Amino acid sequence: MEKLKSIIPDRIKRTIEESGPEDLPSTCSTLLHWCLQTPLFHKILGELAGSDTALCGKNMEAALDFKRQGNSFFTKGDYASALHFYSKALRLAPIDAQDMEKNLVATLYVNRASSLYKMDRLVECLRDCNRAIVISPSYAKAWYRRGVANAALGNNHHATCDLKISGILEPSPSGKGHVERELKETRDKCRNKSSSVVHQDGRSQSCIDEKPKMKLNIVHTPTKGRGLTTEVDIPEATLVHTEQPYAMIILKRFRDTYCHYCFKELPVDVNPCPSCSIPVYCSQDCQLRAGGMFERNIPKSNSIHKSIPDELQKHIAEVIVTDRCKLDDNHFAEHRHECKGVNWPAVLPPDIVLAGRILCKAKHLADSFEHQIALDLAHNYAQTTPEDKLEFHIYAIVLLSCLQQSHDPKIQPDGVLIAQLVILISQIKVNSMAVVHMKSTDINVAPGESRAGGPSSSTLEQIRVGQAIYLSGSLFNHSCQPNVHAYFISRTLFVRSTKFVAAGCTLEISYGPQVGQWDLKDRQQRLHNDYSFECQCEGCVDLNLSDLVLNAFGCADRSCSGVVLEIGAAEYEKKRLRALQSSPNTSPSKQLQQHQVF
Ligand SMILES: C[S@@+](CC[C@H](N)C(=O)[O-])C[C@H]1O[C@@H](n2cnc3c(N)ncnc32)[C@H](O)[C@@H]1O
Repeated sequence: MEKLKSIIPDRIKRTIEESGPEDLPSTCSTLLHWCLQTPLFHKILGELAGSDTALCGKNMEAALDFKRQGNSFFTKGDYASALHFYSKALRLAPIDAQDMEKNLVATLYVNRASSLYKMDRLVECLRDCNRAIVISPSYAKAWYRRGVANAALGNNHHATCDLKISGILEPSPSGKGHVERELKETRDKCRNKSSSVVHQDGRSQSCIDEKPKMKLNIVHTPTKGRGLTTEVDIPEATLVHTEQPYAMIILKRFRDTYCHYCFKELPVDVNPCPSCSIPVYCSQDCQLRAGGMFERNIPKSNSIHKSIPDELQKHIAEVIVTDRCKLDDNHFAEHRHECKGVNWPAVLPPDIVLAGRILCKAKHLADSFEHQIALDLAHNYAQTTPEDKLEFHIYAIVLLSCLQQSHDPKIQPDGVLIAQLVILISQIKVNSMAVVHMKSTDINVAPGESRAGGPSSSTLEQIRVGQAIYLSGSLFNHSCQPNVHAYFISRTLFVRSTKFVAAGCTLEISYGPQVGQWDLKDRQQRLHNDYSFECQCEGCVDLNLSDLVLNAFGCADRSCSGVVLEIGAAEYEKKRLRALQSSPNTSPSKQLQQHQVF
């Protein structure tokens, strides 16, 4: 992309770098025209969206190779390494591939289930058995492994059903004998113990049902544009807002460790996308919600084996059906348009792939691209740096061309559509939220689990896992002295007050920098670089002691409570103080005595 940027003629670069939002249709069509006549652009497009260079697709040979490595570690008793290689193989195995007359993916799930069983990860083992059964309901080994895992968990009734089914489906006499022995053992245990069912999910569901009890109003402020308030007083620690994202994307460095849909840490039994090799999910549920190109048919349980009695057919049907989630008609599967094994979703920066998700969702909801991708969000295109303007133009053209080539030939990149996308990209820069999750670094806690009483705060670390657009959440303005705090549980945004907020006051989160943690100049610089605005919050407009203290040391005269500032900082603060004293709006309580400060 840098190479392409470097050969754009200077006159086109200049008009783009000096453009305002009103010039966009013309600057976009000029750049598009130039791109279409430039061989390097077509070469880049071929690499990003062409099927012959696709590296993100499934790969049977590589999957078989990883499977062999997994088998070799299993035989040696190194079950953790076996699990690792089976997971790698699952990511690459084509969903309908056959290996030794069996479905390769189902075989890999059963092999991984066996490793999990050996590692005493019984709940995960059960989940892998279910995945194998959904793909191949007549797979005797999957029922057998499910049976022994259920027996070990004390789910005796389920174990008996599983093993009976396995015994009927098992073709070899020695295999049948093996299953019979296991079944007898389970029956004996059943006689001695009462049965209890361990839930197969096995992962605690976070309590995210709390709903805010107040309505937020949009108000227009003179210095910050739109903002949010309420008509009631808000006590400290009150939930003021919750919201699901319009679109969301995982950051590249967390692709192998966090679920690409719900952003939770991945369990050991990861679920890969059935149709390409990039996304991995924590569960079947998340994988189905994110969506791939592949649509699975639900197998009919009574088509499996004629001699299976009715009560076992019912058991099979239950196993197959509990594995699927219900999606409502309006649900947008955000990975679907990216799932062709082509390279662009893996290679382009996350905010550009996020723009693609927004674009496709807008089309999904409105069934047309035109005039629909304009979200009602602030953008600062006019204040954007010249380099960013050029970059937004190039990425908008590249993204639309990739979508046209790999997803929908009906998409016609033209000046107007590209201009909308440029604005959307600059809206993402200004409005997207960094999705931060807390990670326990306590080595005794397995991923996705928490210790009784929760890990101590000293072992918690903030991880920026993804980026998301929340349509209402993006109306919260920034303050370096915020009164509300935003946090995330899975995909849901929660906003909670951090102090008492009187009715009518604007609710403001911190976009990052805060008084007391960052010095004034650094805060302003950061906000300017990341969001292209000059901060007008109270913490920046009024003088506050902690800004001074961060850059100061105590006066040598013990009787003086003042502080000494480095000369540059002192001049800067003096200027601010003079501006403040001449401003009629300054609250007297905020004015500091000059002799005290300097
Ligand atoms: C996420 S949006 C917030 C909603 C926005 N005010 C609107 O009208 O849609 C971020 C933009 O709001 C404005 N903004 C937010 N906080 C601000 C602040 N403390 N000082 C100045 N402008 C601010 C800036 O234009 C910034 O780019």
